[in-house]
This record gives sequence, C-alpha cells and structure tokens, in this order.
Amino acid sequence: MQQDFSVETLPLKGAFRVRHKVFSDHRGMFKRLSCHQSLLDSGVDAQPRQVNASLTPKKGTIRGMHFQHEPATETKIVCAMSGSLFDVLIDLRPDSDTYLQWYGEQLSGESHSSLIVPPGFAHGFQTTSDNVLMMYLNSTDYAPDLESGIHPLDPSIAVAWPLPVTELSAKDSEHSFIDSTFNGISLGTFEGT
Ligand SMILES: Cc1cn([C@H]2C[C@H](O)[C@@H](COP(=O)(O)OP(=O)(O)O[C@H]3O[C@H](C)C(=O)[C@H](O)[C@H]3O)O2)c(=O)[nH]c1=O
Repeated sequence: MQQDFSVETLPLKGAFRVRHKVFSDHRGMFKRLSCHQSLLDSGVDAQPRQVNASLTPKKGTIRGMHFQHEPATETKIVCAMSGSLFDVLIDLRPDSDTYLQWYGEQLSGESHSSLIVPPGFAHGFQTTSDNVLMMYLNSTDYAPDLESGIHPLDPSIAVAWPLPVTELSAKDSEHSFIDSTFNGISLGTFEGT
C-alpha cells in the first residue's frame, strides 16, 4: 500500500527523499508535509520546531549553502510548494566517507517530493523557474550566532549548478572558499548532553 509519506535513502548517508502522497479531488490537492512516525520508522528522529518559507521570484537565484553549528545543528525537511529548483546538500561531517561531497536533485511544486537534510550538512538551492515558494520544517531554533555557510561556487565542492547565477545574497557571496583549515561541522561534542 502506498504510504502517505514514504522515505527513501539518498547517496549521502543520513539524507533522504520524501515522496508525499497526493489526495486530489474536484476542489484540488492535499498532501501531508511531515509525519513523525514515518520519520521515526526511517531512523529520522526530528520534529519541526520552526517552519520557514521563502519566495524567490527570479530564475537562476541561489540561496545557500547554509548550516548551523552545534548545539544548533538541525534536521531540515525542504519542501517545494510551487515552481521548480535544483536542491543541493553538501556533506560536512568530517568522519563521513562522503565528506565534502554534494548531492542535488530537482524539486518542484508538482513533484510532490521533499528532501531531508540531516545535521552536519549544508543546504541550498538554485531556482530553475521564476516564483519558487519553499517551505522548511526545521528541528532546531534559528541560531544566528551559530549559523555559517559554504560559498555556493566553492571550487572544492564544485556543485554543478544547472543555470548561470542571477541572484546571490551578500551574506552568501561573502563566504571564503574552504581551505585546509576547514574542519566541517563537529557533531560529536554535544551528543548525549
Ligand atoms: C533561517 C532564518 C532566517 N531568518 C532571517 C535572517 C535573515 O535576516 C532573513 C533571511 O535569512 P536567509 O538570508 O538565511 O534566508 P535564505 O538565504 O533563504 O536561507 C534559507 O534558505 C537556505 C537554502 C536554507 O537552507 C536555510 O534554511 C534558510 O536560511 O531571515 C530568521 O529570522 N529566522 C530563520 O530561521
């Protein structure tokens, strides 16, 4: 039986794709954006503490690559509500076999799929249509003092963005490219405390 909210593994361990079952009728569409039990069944113990949304009018815009350091690392469910985009995760877990590797896939309001970004990852996307509405279900409170990022055009990561960049925030463009001093996101310090 197709579940209302099915969770699939991605090539970067700990990250997942969600496929949302769509209930359509003459009035339109309904879908479940998150389901704690389905997440638990897939080993994802995260509940939304904050829900955010962004609207990006211009095709080619990049938002990202963002993350938060301990103790504010977060699990983020990234949902495309309308428009289309190329969504990207970067593994910043120093002990991971896929450290500094990235994974990306197309999301759209019509694909009815979302990505689950686990702690230790940077997240961002490039719009591939105009008027992209995104919704984020974050497991942790926003912590600006613990927020950081990776420059989306960092050659050490080499994300294959599908379009030329049209818009980038000052904050995102000011990140220095990573070098040998970069240590990723430490996840061990606060476990169990
Ligand atoms: C995330 C966040 C931001 N803000 C404030 C901070 C800025 O003044 C303003 C815009 O934030 P930012 O420039 O970080 O927005 P985006 O560039 O769209 O970043 C978002 O999109 C990328 C792809 C992500 O993965 C992040 O989760 C999310 O930060 O909202 C808040 O007040 N609370 C919050 O929880």
